[in-house]
Amino acid sequence: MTHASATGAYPAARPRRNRFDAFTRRMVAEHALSVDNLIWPIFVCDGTNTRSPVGSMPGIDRVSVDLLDEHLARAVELGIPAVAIFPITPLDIRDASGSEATNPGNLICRATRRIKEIHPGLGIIGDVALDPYTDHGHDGLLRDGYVVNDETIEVLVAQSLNQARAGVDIIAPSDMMDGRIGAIRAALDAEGFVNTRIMSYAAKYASAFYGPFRDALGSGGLLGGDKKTYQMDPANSDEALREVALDLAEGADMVMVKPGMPYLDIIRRVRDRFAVPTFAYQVSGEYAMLAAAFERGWLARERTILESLLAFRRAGCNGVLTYFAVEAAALLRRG
Ligand SMILES: NCC(=O)CCC(=O)O
Ligand SMILES: [Mg+2]
Repeated sequence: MTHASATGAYPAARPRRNRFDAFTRRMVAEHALSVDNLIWPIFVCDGTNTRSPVGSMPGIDRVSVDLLDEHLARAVELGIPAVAIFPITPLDIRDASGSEATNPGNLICRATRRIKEIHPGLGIIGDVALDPYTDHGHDGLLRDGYVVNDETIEVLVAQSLNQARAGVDIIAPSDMMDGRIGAIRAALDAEGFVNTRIMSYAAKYASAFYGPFRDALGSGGLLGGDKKTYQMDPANSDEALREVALDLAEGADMVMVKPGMPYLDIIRRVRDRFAVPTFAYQVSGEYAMLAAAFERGWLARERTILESLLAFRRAGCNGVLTYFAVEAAALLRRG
């Protein structure tokens, strides 16, 4: 095809040339999404042969440990590198100090042992924070209505060791207490878990986008108030860099920004400043927004899922925790 410009009045530099056909677009693409970038958060519940849908997250189920085999089969077959386990602790087991977090027979530990039997090559990320276990829904211990930092860290350390002993590969503290990464690292090393990695939720914001997750865990109704005294203010960006710097200095191997899509600017700043393995969590509210629009036919499901995840790669992420992980992996394989 020829496109003559008789007058020369048109620009010589035409960015559109590199978009002219598919092979050229592939040649000049700066970023790509692969299955290696997808981490799948899963909800594990008590009981046997139990599967229950999360109302505000269409397509997402809570499953009992005995169903993990079939639940994970497709993810493993598609090559998803790791899952992040979140437990649904029955209300009668929750208490003010979140003591179930340190029970060697708790859901995360049982799920981990089961997954290591059936899929030993699948990475396991264990969430460390007390909110799935407390009867008040906060991530730490409450004293006069305030989440106390240093006493909470003692429990988080015990929780981390409990998970490492069960076989969790990557400890992921999501609590936002100051100094917990250093304390957890020291305790893991002292017990010989020198290769147990830490993925720090370093810049976790006090966000409204976690609503459906709290439905999934059953902790939404428990939480009186908010988490603004420990999670970050959405107004802040420089502060995220200070948080990340501290966690890296304390021994974090990987850092996370959360939520994801509304915080791509934070991801880019973290990546530029630190050049360390950086992850983001495309959280439940982001999932719910997209799922609702797909149900209404307002957004095209497949293209939108892949675009939303590619955006994280462009922003500087190594990987994304996403409830779309299995579906996206299948789409990528199909090409
Ligand atoms: N600590 C894990 C979460 O808070 C998950 C949030 C979400 O998916 O909304
Ligand atoms: Mg911090």
